[in-house]
Amino acid sequence: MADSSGAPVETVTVVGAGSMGHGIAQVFATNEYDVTLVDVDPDQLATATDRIAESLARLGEDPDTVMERLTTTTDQEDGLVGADLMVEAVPERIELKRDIFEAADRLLPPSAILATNTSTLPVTEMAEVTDHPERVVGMHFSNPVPLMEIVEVIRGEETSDEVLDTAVALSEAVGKTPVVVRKDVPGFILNRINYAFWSEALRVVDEGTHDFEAVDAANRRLGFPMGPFEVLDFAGIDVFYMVCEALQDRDVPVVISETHRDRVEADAYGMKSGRGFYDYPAPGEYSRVDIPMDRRYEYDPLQMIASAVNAAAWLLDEDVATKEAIDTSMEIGMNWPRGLFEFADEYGVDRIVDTLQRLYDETGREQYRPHDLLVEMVEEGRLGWATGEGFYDHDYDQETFGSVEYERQEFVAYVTFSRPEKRNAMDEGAWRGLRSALERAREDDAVRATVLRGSGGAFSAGDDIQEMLDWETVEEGKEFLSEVLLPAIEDLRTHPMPTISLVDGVATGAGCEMVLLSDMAVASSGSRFGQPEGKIGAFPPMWATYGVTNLGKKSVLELAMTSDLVTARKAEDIGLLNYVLDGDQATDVARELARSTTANAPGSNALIKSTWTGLEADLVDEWFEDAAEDLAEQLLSEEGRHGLAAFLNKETPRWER
Ligand SMILES: C/C=C/C(=O)SCCNC(=O)CCNC(=O)[C@H](O)C(C)(C)COP(=O)(O)OP(=O)(O)OC[C@H]1O[C@@H](n2cnc3c(N)ncnc32)[C@H](O)[C@@H]1OP(=O)(O)O
Repeated sequence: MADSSGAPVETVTVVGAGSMGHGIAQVFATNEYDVTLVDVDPDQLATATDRIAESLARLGEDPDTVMERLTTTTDQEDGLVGADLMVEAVPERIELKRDIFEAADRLLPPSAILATNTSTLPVTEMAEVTDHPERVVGMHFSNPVPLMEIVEVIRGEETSDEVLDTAVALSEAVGKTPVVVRKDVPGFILNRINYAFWSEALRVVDEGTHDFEAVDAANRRLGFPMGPFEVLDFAGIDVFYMVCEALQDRDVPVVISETHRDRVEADAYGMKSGRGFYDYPAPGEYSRVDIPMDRRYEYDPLQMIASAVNAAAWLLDEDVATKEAIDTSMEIGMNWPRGLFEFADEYGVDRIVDTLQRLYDETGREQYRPHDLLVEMVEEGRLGWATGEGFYDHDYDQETFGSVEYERQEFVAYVTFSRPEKRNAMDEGAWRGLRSALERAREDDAVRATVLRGSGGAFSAGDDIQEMLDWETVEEGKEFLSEVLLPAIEDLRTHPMPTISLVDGVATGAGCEMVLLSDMAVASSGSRFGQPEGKIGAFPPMWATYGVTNLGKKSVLELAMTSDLVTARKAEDIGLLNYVLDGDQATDVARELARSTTANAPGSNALIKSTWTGLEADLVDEWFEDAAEDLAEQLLSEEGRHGLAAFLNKETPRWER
C-alpha cells in the first residue's frame, strides 16, 4: 500500500470523532495502522474511545493491543503532521470540509493522501482548495463502520490513478469491499440510488395512498432485512434530509417529501431520538420494529425498484460505475437481498419502463421519466429473465407444444395456455401440450417450481366444449377422458415439485379445477372462478371429488350447483387461492412464492407433495374414476347434447329459469 509518492501507508489521521470517524479510526487501528483521531471537542474524543473499546470487546478483538495504536488529540495541526493518509469525517458541511482540506494540504507531507468520508458532497469541491487535487479522493465508509463492508472510492475530477488505486487497496487492507465511483457525481452510487428508492416510499405516504408500515411490509416480503422507513429510522431521518438538500443544491431533481420534513421539524430523527416513523424504548436504544407482515401485499414494491433502476441506469449511462459495482453497493452497502439490476431483470425491464412511465404521467416528476438506456433495452428485447438477456445473461429455455408454451426462466418453469381466442379452452392438443410441458419441467434439474398461467386475459375456460359435442359415443368420451384428460390432470396433481397457478382473468370448469389441483394459487383481483359445467348439462369430476380434500362441502356444492362465477376474493375465502393481488402483483407474487419454495430441499418438497397427493388419491381415487365415466355418459345424454350445443350457439339452455 503506497501513498502518492510510492511509500507505504503506515500512519492514518482521522479528522472528526463522530459515529463515522471513530469507526474509521477503529478499523484502521485494528488492521495495524497507527491512527491519530482528531476532534476539537474533548468530550467527543472521550466518547469515541469508549465506544471503540466497547466495540472491540464485542467483536472479540483485544482492546489493549488495538488501543495502543490509537492516539487522540484536539489539536488538528498536531494530528495532521506526518500522516500518510488523512480521512476526513466531519459533519456534511462543505465549508467545514474545505477548511480541513486546506489545512491538511498545508500540513501533511506532499506524498500524503487526502481522503473524505463524505456521503454526498463533491470530492472535487474539497480538492479545489488544495494545491495538489490529484491526491484527494473519496473514501465513503458505511455506518456502523466496523460491521459494514462497503467503501465507495470516489475519483474526483483531478484524482490520480495511483491515489485511486491506493484508496482501493487500503479499503481492501482494512477488510472492506471497495466499489469505484469513476465520476464525482452528487450522491455517488449509494445515496443517488437511496434517494430514488426512498423518495418513492415517502411520496406514496405523502399522498396517503399507503402508510409506512404497508410499504415496509412490502419491502420485507422481498427479502430486505428492513423496510425503507425502518432504515431511515436506523440511519437518521435528519441525515437523509441533509442528503436530499445536498443533492438539491447540486441540481439533482429532488422533491423533499412533506412527511420527511414533518419528522425533521418534530425532531423525530428515528432511533437516536427515541422516535421517528416508529417508537423506540429510549433515545439511541434500538429494538427491532414489529412490521405487520399480513399487509405485505398492499403496496407494490416494484414502484420503488423501478425508481431506483432509473437512477442506476443514469449512473451506468454516465459511466459513473459498472453494473457490478452498483449491484455490489446495494447488496453489501445496503444489505439488499440481491443487486438492483438483478431485481430489474427478474421483474422485467419492460415492466420497469411501464411502471416508470405510469409514475411519470401521474406525477410529472423527472426522476420517473424512463431513461433511454432502459427504453432501448426494451426495444432490443433485452427484458431480463423473460428473454434470457437483460442487464445480465440468464438461464432460459423455451419450447412450444401445440397451444401450450413452455418457458424456463432461471429456476421457474412457466406453462402458458395459449388459445386466447377460445379463452384458453383445453382441446386434445392443449391437454397433450400440458403433459409435454410438465414432463419437460420434470426432467430439467434446474427447475425448482412450475407456474401455470394463461395468455390473453384468461386462465382457462375448461375443457373444449366443441370437442365434447363432437363425440359420437359414450365410449369415445370415456376413451378421451381416460387417455387424454385424466393423465394430464394426474401429471399436474402429482408433479414432483411445487406448482403454482397464476390466474389473471377467468378460470372455469377444468381451468378452475387445475387451480384446485395446483399446490398454491394466486390471482389478480379482477379474476373470476366457477364450475359452470352443470349449466351445459355436464358436471365437474375433479371438483366434485378432489374438492372434498381442499374445500368445504358448501363451497364445492355452491359453485358446482349454481354455475355462478365468483370473485377472486370469494375464491380466496373458500380456500381456492392463497393470495389475491391488485394491479400486476400476481405475476410477482407467483415468482416470489416459487423463489420461497427454493428454501426447501427439492427432495423434501417432493416428499411433502407425494404424501399429500397419495393421501388425496386414497380418499377420492375410486370416486374420481367413476366420476369421469359418469361425465362421459352425462355428456352423451340428452341433457349433455342440448347443453353443449346451447353454449356454442350462444343460447339459453332449456333448464334455465
Ligand atoms: C372435465 C372438464 C369439463 C369442462 O371443463 S367442461 C367446460 C366447462 N367450462 C364452461 O362451461 C365455461 C364455458 N365458457 C364460458 O362460460 C365463457 O366463455 C367464459 C365465462 C369462460 C368467458 O366468457 P367471455 O369472456 O364472454 O367469452 P365467450 O364469448 O363466452 O368466449 C369466447 C370464445 O371462446 C369460446 N369458448 C369459451 N369457453 C369455451 C370452452 N370451454 N370450449 C370451447 N370454446 C369455448 C366461446 O365459444 C367463444 O368462441 P367464439 O368467439 O367462436 O364464439
